[in-house]
Amino acid sequence: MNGDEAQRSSTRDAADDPLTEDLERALASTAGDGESDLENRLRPARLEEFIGQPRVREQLDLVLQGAMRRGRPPDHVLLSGPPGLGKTSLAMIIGHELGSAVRITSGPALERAGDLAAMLSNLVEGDVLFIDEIHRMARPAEEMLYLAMEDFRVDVVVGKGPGATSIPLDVAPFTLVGATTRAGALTGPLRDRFGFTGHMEFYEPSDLELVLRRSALILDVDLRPDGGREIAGRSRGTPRIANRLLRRVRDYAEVRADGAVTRDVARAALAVYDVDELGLDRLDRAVLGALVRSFGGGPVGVSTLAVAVGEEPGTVEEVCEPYLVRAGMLARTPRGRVATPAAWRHLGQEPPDAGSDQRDDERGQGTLFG
Ligand SMILES: Nc1ncnc2c1ncn2[C@@H]1O[C@H](COP(=O)(O)OP(=O)(O)OP(=O)(O)O)[C@@H](O)[C@H]1O
Repeated sequence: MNGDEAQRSSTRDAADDPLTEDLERALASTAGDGESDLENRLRPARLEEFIGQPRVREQLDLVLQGAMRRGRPPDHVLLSGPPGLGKTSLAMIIGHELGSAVRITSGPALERAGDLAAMLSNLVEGDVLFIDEIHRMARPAEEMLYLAMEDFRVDVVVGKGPGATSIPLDVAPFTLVGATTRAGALTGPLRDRFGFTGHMEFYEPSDLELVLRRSALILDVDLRPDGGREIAGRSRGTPRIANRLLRRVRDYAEVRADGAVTRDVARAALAVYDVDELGLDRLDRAVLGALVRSFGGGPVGVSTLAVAVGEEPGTVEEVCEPYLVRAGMLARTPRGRVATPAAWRHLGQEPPDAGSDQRDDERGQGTLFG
C-alpha cells in the first residue's frame, strides 16, 4: 500500500439501484488493468454498499452518525479479522462517510517515531489516518501514537544523549483507523485507546454471491446465478478471494467457453487453479497434508508445520489457519495444531480412531458456515 497516499472522498446522492451506481462510479474511476487497480475499482465506497458484516456495519454507522451529530471526529476505530474481509475498504468508507481525507500507511512502514511524527504533523482537522497491519508498528512509533491518540499532541525528541530535548507538537484532531489480522498481538495500552473495535467475520456464501454479482457488473462479466453460487462456495468466506476467483473463471470462460460463467465453467476453471470444492487451495491442502501424513494428525507447533510446507509461520497462522479452523479441519490446542477427522476424510484418508472421533467430526463439520 502506498505510504503517503491520500484520498479525498466525494459525496454522492443516495442511489436508486446501488449496483448500477457502483458500475458508474467504477467506470469513472481511473482505468488500469493491474490486479491491485482492479481491487480498488471493486471497493465499495459507502457503508450502504458494503455487503455483509451486519454487526460491524450497524455499530460503525452509530459511531459515525453520533460523531457527525456532535460535529467532532469519531473515536479511534480498530478493525480486526483475517485478510481480505474488507478492513481497508471500511477505512476508506469511514473517510467517505465523514467527507474527510484518508491518509494511508502501514505498521511496517513506521519503523521510527520520526516516520509517524511526519505523518501526524501533516494531518488536518478531521482527517482519517489509516494504519494497516498496526500490530507490526515499531515500539517507539507506537509509544508516540499513544499520546497522539489521547491528547492530539506528540513529543518529538531532538538530538541524542544528555543534550537531547523533547519538543511538544500539537496534532490536528483526527480519527485513527487501525487494521490488524492479529488483535491479540496488540499491546494493551494501544488496544485500550481505541473507542470502537469491529471484529470482521468470514462471509456467508449468500453474501459472497452478492459481492460477486456486484463485481461482475463492474467488470462486465456474464455471471450466471449458478456460476456465482459455485464461486461463492469456494471463496473461503472472503470477498478478496471471491473477486480473484471471478477474474480467473472469467479468463477460462472467455478462452475455453463462450464467455458465460456458469456452474460447469466455474468448476472446470477452479479445477485448473487447484481450488477444491471447499475452497481450499494448494497451501491449505499442503498444511493439512503435512499435519496428517508427516505428523500423524498432530499436535504439532505452527513453526514446525510451516517449515514442513516451506512457508513463513505468519502466513500459515494468519492466512491458512483461520479458515481451516472455521471449516472444521484444524483445531488449535495448547499442545499444537491438530487435524480433525473431517480433515483426514477431506484428504481421502480414514481418521485413526474413527469411532471415538465421530462426535468431534460432526462438531467440526458443523462449524462450516454455521
Ligand atoms: N463487504 C464487501 N462488499 C463488497 N466488496 C468487498 C467487501 N469487503 C471486501 N470487498 C472487496 O474485497 C477486496 C479486499 O478488501 P480489502 O482490501 O478491504 O480487505 P482487507 O481486509 O483490508 O484485506 P487486507 O487486510 O489483506 O488488506 C476489495 O477489492 C473489496 O472490493
